[in-house]
Amino acid sequence: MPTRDIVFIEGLVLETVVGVYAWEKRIHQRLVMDLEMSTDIRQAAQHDDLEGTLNYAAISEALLEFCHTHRFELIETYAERMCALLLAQFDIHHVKMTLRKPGAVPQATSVGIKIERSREVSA
Ligand SMILES: Nc1nc2c(c(=O)[nH]1)N=C([C@H](O)[C@@H](O)CO)CN2
Repeated sequence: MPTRDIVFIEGLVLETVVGVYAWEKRIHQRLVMDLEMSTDIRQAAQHDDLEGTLNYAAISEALLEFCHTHRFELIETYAERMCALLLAQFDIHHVKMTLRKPGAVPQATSVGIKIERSREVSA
C-alpha cells in the first residue's frame, strides 16, 4: 500500500549567483529552501538502516554543491533544475519545493516560488 511518508529539509541556506540584473551577477546572494520529499520509510525503520530511506544530509550536500557550480538569472530555473536533480539521483516519488529569495523585495519578509514535481512513470 502506498504511504504518505515525507522526509523534509527546512530552511536550507544556499549561497549562489542569482538574479536578472547586472549588479546581481557580481555578488553572491542567499536562497532559502524548504523541501518535502515523498518516499517509503518502512524498510529503513524496520531494519534501522539509512540505506532504506532518503539521507537528508546527502541531499543537502547535493543541493549546496549544485548552487556552488551553477548560476542562473531566475529562481524558477534553480527550482526546476534542483527538482530534476533530486528525482534523478535519489529514490524520491514526489517533491514539493519552496525557494525563497529573502531581501529581494525589501518591503516583503520574503518572496519566492513553490513547485511540485513527480518522477515520470515509464510506460
Ligand atoms: N518570479 C521572479 N521574479 C523575479 C525574479 C525571479 O527570479 N523570479 N528575479 C528578480 C530579480 O533578480 C530581483 O530579485 C532583484 O531584486 C525580479 N523578479
